[in-house]
Amino acid sequence: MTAAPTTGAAPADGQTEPLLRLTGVSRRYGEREALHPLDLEVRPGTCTALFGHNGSGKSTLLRLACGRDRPTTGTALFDGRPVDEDDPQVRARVAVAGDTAGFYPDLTVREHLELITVAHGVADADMWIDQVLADRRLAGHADQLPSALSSGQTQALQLAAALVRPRDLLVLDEPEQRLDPASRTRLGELLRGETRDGVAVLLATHQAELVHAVADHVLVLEDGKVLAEGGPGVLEELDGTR
Ligand SMILES: Nc1ncnc2c1ncn2[C@@H]1O[C@H](COP(=O)(O)OP(=O)(O)OP(=O)(O)O)[C@@H](O)[C@H]1O
Repeated sequence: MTAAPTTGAAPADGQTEPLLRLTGVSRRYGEREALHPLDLEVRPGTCTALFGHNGSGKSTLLRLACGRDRPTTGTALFDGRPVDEDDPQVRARVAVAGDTAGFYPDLTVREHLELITVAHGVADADMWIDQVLADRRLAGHADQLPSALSSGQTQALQLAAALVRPRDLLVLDEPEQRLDPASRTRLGELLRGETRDGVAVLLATHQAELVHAVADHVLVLEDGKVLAEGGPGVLEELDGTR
């Protein structure tokens, strides 16, 4: 179950205009071309996966997609406007999970989620918080500080923080990391629920199984370039050629 509704700003119809449109975006760090120019579109109700080895450019692309970083060339648009994480529209409609942002050391798990629901004006917040805590197997840890969580529970809290608020675009960086097999299965179910509810999902992952479970479209990156793209089957096609 999705723990909070979409903002209602984007229609839940896969045939609609892309919510996220990256055109010719690249990112250079000094002399290093971390990402060569590429195009990417993500529509409401669909999931796009970025797949590739360590250092292939997945996180770089995610940072451009959620407006946390600016492209060296090209344009990154969210609902037709340059994507910037400080834009109130982007703050309200783009949820990012699995980033490096830390938690407040003196706020409990529940207090973190309460803070987010207040910031986003979520109605019936207590109900949604209880729901997301139960879904992410965190109910027994609601009154603990982040320092008392295991790495898998910390990952679950990052996801919970993105799911307890409204969202039209959900961006996830390797959400399968540190999850046990049962939690990974639930993650797949959760992401399918997100797209059914009309959320546009963009994720980076190392797990082919997750790609097959949730992705409509895959971008395989290698050394900052698009090696292949298409449906999930592109992973096996690539395996056959390597
Ligand atoms: N802030 C930065 N300054 C300099 N180089 C960077 C910076 N961020 C990333 N890079 C470089 O850009 C390349 C792509 O990194 P990126 O983090 O996007 O890869 P990734 O595919 O997400 O890797 P991983 O699977 O290990 O998370 C790497 O070579 C990395 O060293």
